[in-house]
Amino acid sequence: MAATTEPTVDANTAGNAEQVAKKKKAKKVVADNTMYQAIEAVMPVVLRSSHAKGRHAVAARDLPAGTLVAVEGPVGAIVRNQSFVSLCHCCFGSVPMKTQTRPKLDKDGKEIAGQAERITVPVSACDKCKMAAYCSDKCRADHAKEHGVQCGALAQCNAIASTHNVSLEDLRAVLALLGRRTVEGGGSSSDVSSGGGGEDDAGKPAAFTATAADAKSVSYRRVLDLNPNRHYIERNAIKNLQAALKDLLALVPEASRVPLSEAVAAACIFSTNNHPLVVNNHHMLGLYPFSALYLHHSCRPNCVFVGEAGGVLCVRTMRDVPANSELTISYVELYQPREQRRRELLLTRHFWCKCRRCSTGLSQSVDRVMDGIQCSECRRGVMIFEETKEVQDINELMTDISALDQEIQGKFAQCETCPAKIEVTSLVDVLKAAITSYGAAHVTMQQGDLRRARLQMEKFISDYEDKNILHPFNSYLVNTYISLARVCAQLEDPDRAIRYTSIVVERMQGADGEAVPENYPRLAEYHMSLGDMCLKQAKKKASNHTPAGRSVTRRYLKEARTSLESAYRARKVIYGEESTRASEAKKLLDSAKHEYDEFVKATEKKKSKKPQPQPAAVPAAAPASAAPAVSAVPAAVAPPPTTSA
Ligand SMILES: C[S@@+](CC[C@H](N)C(=O)[O-])C[C@H]1O[C@@H](n2cnc3c(N)ncnc32)[C@H](O)[C@@H]1O
Repeated sequence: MAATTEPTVDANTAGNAEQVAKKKKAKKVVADNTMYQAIEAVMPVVLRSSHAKGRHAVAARDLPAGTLVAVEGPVGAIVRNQSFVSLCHCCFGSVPMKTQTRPKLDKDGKEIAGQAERITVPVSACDKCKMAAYCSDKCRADHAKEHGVQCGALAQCNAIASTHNVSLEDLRAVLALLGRRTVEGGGSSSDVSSGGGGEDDAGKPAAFTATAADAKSVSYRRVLDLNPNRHYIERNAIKNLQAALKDLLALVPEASRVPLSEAVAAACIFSTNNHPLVVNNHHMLGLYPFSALYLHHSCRPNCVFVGEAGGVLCVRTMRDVPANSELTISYVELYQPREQRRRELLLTRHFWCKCRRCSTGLSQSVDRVMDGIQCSECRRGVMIFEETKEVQDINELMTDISALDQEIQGKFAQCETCPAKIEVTSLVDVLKAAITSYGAAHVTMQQGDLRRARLQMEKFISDYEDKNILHPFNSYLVNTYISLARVCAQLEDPDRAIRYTSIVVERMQGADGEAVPENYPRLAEYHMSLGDMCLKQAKKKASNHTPAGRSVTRRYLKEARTSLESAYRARKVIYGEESTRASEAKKLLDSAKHEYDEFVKATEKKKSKKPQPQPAAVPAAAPASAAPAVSAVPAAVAPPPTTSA
């Protein structure tokens, strides 16, 4: 179904009798909302269900940006691989570490007599598997029953995942769901396959949690309501999953096992519907049934979700949302070309995106510039190739990539501003060459050769941006600036890091907010780091009392203030006014304001002591050698494209 931000029309308000009759008939088969109706009492949302969209949620009234529309605990959640020992497997809080002395081991894992080593370990962990980490012994005890289901299998997950070529996290997710089902008193598998984990809450509406405290009250039975989108999962992947889960179930206590088909369904449901959260800078994945069922994906979303303590999912509006508009979130990074977003959604979420942004003709959408190649004749417009074919069968996509190449043979792309045409295959060749050199620079960066990576990236920009080959908003260029900023910061060249970050911010904000929303989390982070870097540089440069030095300091302070104002505004909307992230931004902003006021005062004091200088004696801008202009954009940058809403 398509997800749009249009107001939803209620079935009963429609026109003639025939239509009403049709809709009444249709009502028999659309899913009802009774299970989740409780949310309407605590959140400003109305639940709807229609043929076109299935279950979805709309704004109950006009909602200003930053309004909380859902707070939900996970029915099953896992700590992600990279945070495995940093996040508590019970409460998803941070795990304090302690140091311990243990006998030193040789390369075969045998103790070396008389030798010891000091290691850092979580304050509490399962005594048996030694894998599950906890923030306290209390959490370990609270999790004992749930973990008991997983304990024997957890250590084998890695081996099973690599033997059968499946995702380790998918296996751990199934274990977590089985743990939850067992704790809830999950009965025999026939109870489960008829719709739920335990008999105690059969038919009871899903508890909707309005606070983090009772977030854990969502039942396992809600998991099986979710769409596995199995038809979009490659056949081989399903076969591998079946083999892996068969091995895994054999390691689970018998009373907690479910039939293989249910375990496969649970794995598909988890990978299709999970929400990745970052809690205290650590990563987890959770299954949040209400949000997974009611909040569709849109590449121009009006809501954003974030993780809070306890693995609680909070969804807030990220812009003003009129009453009756559908509430949507994004499951993918938005500053990507349309095809890339769609393929990512297909591979990870198992659906072909039909949101309004993806369904709008390319020439009318900001997406035309996301992987835009400039016209080689007029150098003003990008080349447009409108055709995008919906991928109907993921199996075909995986087995016959060459079919895509064949489809573009003999087809032409047209310049958006002049009559020039070019064969799509030539366009693809340009893009492939760009991707190759982009990839090479990034491999160098990953290998840690930062100086060479910087040279390669700067060459990429001079080859593809300065020569007007790629559109300035092309995501490969913007991603290169992002990496360049990071590399320059690591090479302790803050002036350049600032310059590149300000280009990133400028490009992401370009296109009138059509590429990413104003209060987009990643954009907020670039604003924050730009503000932080500018403030630090301004403080460093403050000792330079030459006119040029003062001009640079002033400019950095101004940029710090503007960037931090944006970061603060966005963080309040995304994380809530009272959040630590919002107060962090506010603190830095106050400090930038203070520095700026002090700077202005000191400058004025100086001026009043001296006779007024002739205006011509003060250079208008710092020479490039002293420091780059903070918001300077390379000369070759074309004017931002005009966008259609
Ligand atoms: C939010 S649930 C929808 C549940 C559905 N409303 C129901 O009543 O069963 C998420 C699923 O909706 C579909 N979906 C969400 N956003 C979509 C989009 N932008 N384009 C196409 N399908 C989408 C996908 O199948 C996805 O797995």
